[in-house]
Amino acid sequence: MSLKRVLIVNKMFPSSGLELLKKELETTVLPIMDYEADSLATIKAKISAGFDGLIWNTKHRLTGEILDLAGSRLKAVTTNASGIDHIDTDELKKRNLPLGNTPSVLDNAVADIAIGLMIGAARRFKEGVKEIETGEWKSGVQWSLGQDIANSTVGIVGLGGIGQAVVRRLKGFDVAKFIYSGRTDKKEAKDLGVSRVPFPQLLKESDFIILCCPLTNETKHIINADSLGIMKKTSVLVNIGRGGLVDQAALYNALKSGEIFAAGLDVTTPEPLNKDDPIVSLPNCYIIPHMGSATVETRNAMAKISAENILLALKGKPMMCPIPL
Ligand SMILES: O=CC(=O)O
Repeated sequence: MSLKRVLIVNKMFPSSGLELLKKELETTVLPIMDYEADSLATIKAKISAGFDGLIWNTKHRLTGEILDLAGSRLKAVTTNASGIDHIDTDELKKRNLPLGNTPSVLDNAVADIAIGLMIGAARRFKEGVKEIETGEWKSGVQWSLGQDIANSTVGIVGLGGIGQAVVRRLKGFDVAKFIYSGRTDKKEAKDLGVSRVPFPQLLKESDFIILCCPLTNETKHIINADSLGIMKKTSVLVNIGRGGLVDQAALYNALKSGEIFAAGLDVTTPEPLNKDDPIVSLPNCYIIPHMGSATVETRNAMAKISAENILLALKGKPMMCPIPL
């Protein structure tokens, strides 16, 4: 009997997951990266060859058109990511296709990056590094004064696994008060010492705002001209969720005019961000290229879950990390 077939979209899929898949399935790794101009066309051309499982390890949107190209042989789909905002879940549901993702195992790595961005933005790393690189170190002047984390109020937007890991890390930083906003009360909040407040209150009171929520219709542009207008002039915004949580043009204006102090971004719109994008030129916007989960251990753990999601679903069992559709 011939083996079932799985298509892995992205040539960098870690071998930890690939080896698991190879034990039971015929694997095809598409040799593409998202930033290559013809990557989407390559996916569309290849997917119609007939696969039982699909590991969608790309930021391209998984649409009804692509699922049609995949045809009725396809029985299981997983992202190799925690976020599912690039998946047209209605189209999967219509076709009765199960979807999995790789949550939780990346919480610590992403939370580390949030802390890095907080410090980097609040303490003006970008300007400092530039001085070194250009040989213009202005020793002794006061240009570099930043904002303290000690005695601050930290507002977490979305107290899920990542938001909780951020709070746990900040416990050693002498933060005065932790608050969070979100759709529901989180049972972990009490033990962590975080109080739930309405979003406008979080905007008004926080010295640091950390966006840790998924991108949905409700959270799109949750940070916009109005919300930036409520924030403190000294506040620092950190985004480790998705670029679409922020109206980037409004953020540019707020940073340029000094309406807020600084921002640290792991995620932007679009990705990759063009080096000529106006926001890149701002000294108070510290941007890194979506590296939240980028550690060896974390990416290996994610790939193993992706592999298990597909292996289980192709045996008719529930995925290790299923998304209810
Ligand atoms: O951004 C990373 C992820 O969603 O896994």
